[in-house]
Amino acid sequence: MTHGLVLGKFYPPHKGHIHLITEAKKKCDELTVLVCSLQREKIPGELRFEWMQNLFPDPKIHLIWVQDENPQYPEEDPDFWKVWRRTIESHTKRKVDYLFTSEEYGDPLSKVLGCTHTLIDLERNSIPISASQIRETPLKHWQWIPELIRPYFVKRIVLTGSESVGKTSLTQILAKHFQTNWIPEFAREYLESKENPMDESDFLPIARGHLLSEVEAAKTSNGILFLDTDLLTTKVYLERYYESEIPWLTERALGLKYESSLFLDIDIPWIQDQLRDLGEERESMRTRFLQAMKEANRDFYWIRGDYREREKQAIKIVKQIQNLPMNPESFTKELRRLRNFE
Ligand SMILES: NC(=O)c1ccc[n+]([C@@H]2O[C@H](COP(=O)([O-])OP(=O)(O)OC[C@H]3O[C@@H](n4cnc5c(N)ncnc54)[C@H](O)[C@@H]3O)[C@@H](O)[C@H]2O)c1
Repeated sequence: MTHGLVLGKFYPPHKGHIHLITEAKKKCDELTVLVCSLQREKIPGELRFEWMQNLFPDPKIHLIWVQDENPQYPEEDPDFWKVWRRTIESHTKRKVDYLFTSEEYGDPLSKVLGCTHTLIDLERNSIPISASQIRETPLKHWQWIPELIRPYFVKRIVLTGSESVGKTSLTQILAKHFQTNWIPEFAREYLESKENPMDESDFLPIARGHLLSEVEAAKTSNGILFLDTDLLTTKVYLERYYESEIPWLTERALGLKYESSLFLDIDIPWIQDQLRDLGEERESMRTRFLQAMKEANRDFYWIRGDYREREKQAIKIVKQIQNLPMNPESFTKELRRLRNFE
């Protein structure tokens, strides 16, 4: 029975890692994969380990989370190789026969472990990607991010503002321009299909429906997800119509984080439709929205001018957002809890 070893940070796991592990598994009976994380890293080790468990459910692949705060390069510590041997031996149940890497350090490491080194793809020709490239500009390297972890890297852009400022049409235009998906305002869909007039009890199902559609849409997004409003808007309307609040909603309206918000101003004509009734309150509604943004501690971009001008401004902003690095906030336990649909 041959025993192979792969070690990595998987910060984050990508398709190159999947290639390495798949190839390694073909060459041995049992494979141990050590997921090594450090406290200071921006994606928590616990989450990386959970992702790896989901990516490799094979019972012959043993995943082990290593939290030793070891030196990272030989020049950092004269005992570097001894330290790593100790870590590896204390986290593997059996003697390692083969070490699989795509690294030059595979040779010296296999020597101290007393095993054979099998180099898989030093030049990374098969899957030309590194984890640092993904951290730097995830959207540019979307194809190499495993599908199940993509939602964590999606850049969510919310369009906010009072009634009749062009949110829905701008959201659709942006989604089309950037060839990605968007979610409509759930309240509209919900209320249009309701026979009786809206009442206070509608707000919780609206909020839950909106969040659920955000979570679902992030799974198939190609990197940017446009949201026609979010729970902050639901919170503002609940206050305006009923002077009321729902703790579940408030916690998420204020706690959920988005890559960016576009705040649409009221400098275009108000258009009546069957769900709108606040045409006389445009100024005061804008003030309520601005207060809510402040309360939620959200930065935003103003979007003003006629429809064409709004479109131009928004596209320019989104192009900048596309090139941003990963956002460490997306990986916090708190955000995962708020987005988790129990
Ligand atoms: N630098 C050294 O000399 C050295 C020596 C021993 C241990 N370590 C430690 O080992 C741990 C893991 O190291 P890491 O930085 O290599 O982890 P990593 O997550 O970057 O990579 C894990 C493995 O996947 C391989 N890989 C990455 N991209 C690939 C691709 N596109 N195609 C095929 N294979 C690909 C890597 O070569 C490596 O073998 C770290 O904590 C590190 O400090 C480092």
